[in-house]
Amino acid sequence: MSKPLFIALDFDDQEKMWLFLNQLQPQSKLHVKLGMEMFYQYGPEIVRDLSAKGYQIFLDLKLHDIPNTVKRTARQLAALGVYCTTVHALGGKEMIKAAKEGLIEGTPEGKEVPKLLAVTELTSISEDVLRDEQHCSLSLADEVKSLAHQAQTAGADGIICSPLEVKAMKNEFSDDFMFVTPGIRPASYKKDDQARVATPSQARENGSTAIVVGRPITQAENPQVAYEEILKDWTK
Ligand SMILES: O=C(O)c1cc(=O)[nH]c(=O)n1[C@@H]1O[C@H](COP(=O)(O)O)[C@@H](O)[C@H]1O
Repeated sequence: MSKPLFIALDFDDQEKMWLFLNQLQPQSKLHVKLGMEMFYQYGPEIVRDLSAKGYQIFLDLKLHDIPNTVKRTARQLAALGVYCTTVHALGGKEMIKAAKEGLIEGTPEGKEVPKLLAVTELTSISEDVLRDEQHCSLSLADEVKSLAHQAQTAGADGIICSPLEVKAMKNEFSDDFMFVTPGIRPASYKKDDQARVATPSQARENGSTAIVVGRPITQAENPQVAYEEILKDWTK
């Protein structure tokens, strides 16, 4: 899959989600990210419905629990046939390894195992919060890099981080290790609750494998225009 743009479907009801999707006219297969807000309300059925309509799905449930629980949960998620899914890297190497095992075990024969992405430091976390609330003595860039290495060692296929951290660490990882980056904001768009943001073209220049974009598209006055502009900036 070449450089995807995942649209974060952060809606509070499924009617709104379908209305949004049905008004978009993508030139190729649309990549979407389904998160906790929709999954906790509609469950696996909404994943199956999106899948049946041909959307490429990033199921973002950010698992973070003891290894046994995460492995058993990952087994269930693997049966849904999504392209990728997430755990929190802070859950530790054993937990990430367990998630990977669960995904492999739960994938139906002949189907592709979902990619496992480890969320490093959320893009809403600033350098100050990392220091004052998480009491982490590393800089944000070093903490993200450290978590990325742990995730890779544990068998993750990639990480989630801000585009700002990718450039400095990319050459330490194999070419197929994925750097999936939310915190994407067109230059003129507000940051909202995001702390570490970059434009789509900055993400591309820094080496992101994929970007995740929510509100700048879903809340836009004209989502199709916003989608096209962001896609152009990302892929040009
Ligand atoms: O795992 C994620 O997708 C994620 C990780 C992270 O560090 N930051 C982050 O914003 N996200 C998700 O990416 C999306 C960003 O949405 P917008 O801020 O509206 O573009 C949301 O669905 C978040 O849940």
